[in-house]
Amino acid sequence: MAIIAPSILSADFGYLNQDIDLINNSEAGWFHIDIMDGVFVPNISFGFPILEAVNKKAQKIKDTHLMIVNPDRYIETFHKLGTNYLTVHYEACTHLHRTIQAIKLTGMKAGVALNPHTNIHLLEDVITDLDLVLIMSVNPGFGGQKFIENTYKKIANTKDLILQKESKALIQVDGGINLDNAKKLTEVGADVLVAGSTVFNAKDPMQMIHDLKQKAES
Ligand SMILES: O=C(CO)[C@H](O)[C@H](O)COP(=O)(O)O
Ligand SMILES: [Co+2]
Repeated sequence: MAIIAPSILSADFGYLNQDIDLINNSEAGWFHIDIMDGVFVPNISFGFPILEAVNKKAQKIKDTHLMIVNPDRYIETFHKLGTNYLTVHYEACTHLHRTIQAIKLTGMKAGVALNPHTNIHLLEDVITDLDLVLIMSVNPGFGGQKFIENTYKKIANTKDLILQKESKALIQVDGGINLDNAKKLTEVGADVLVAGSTVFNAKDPMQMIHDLKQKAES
C-alpha cells in the first residue's frame, strides 16, 4: 500500500479550507505540511497561525516537514498544534540524536530528511530510532521543481539500511513526483509519496490523487 501525501504548499491559500476538504475526501493518506524559515532554505512558507488552522481542519495524519534551523526550539509547539509526524533536516541539526529523542518524548513520530547531496550512511547510527526517512528528490525550498534521477539509487540504499538494521522507518520521497515516476519509486522501496504541484495544478486534483495511488501500487 502506497501512501499519497499532498503537499499543501501548492494549495490555493485563498481557498485553503476547500483544498483541505478535498484532501480529506480523497484517497490521500497524509497531509504534508512544509515549514520554511528563509534561512535553511531560500523561501518562507507560513507559520503557526496557518498551521493551527490546517491541523484543525485536516482529518488525516499531519506530517510536517521542517526546513528550518534550530528545530528544537519549536518541537513542543508543533506537538501542541496536533502534528503526528515531525521531520527535521539532517543538515539543520548539530545534535541530531538529541533532537530525535526530544520529538519522540512528546509522543510524535520522528523523521529525518536528507538533502540530495547527503548520503544515507550518515543515518546508520540513528536509523533504529526513526519512524521516517525523508529522501529529498529536489533541493528543498520550492514546489514545482524537476525530480533528481539519483533518488532511485538512494531509496534502494535506504531500504537496504532499514532491512539490515531491522528499523521500522518508512521511506518518504518529496519533490517532483508525478505519474511518470510514482511506480518506479515504490518499486525501489518508497512507502510515502509527497506530491504538491502534480496534485494542485491538475484539472481534477481528487482524480490525480487516485491516479498517483494507482500508479504507485501497480
Ligand atoms: O518540501 C518541499 C519543497 O521543499 C515540498 O514538499 C515539495 O517540493 C512538493 O512540491 P512538488 O511536488 O511540487 O515538488
Ligand atoms: Co516537503
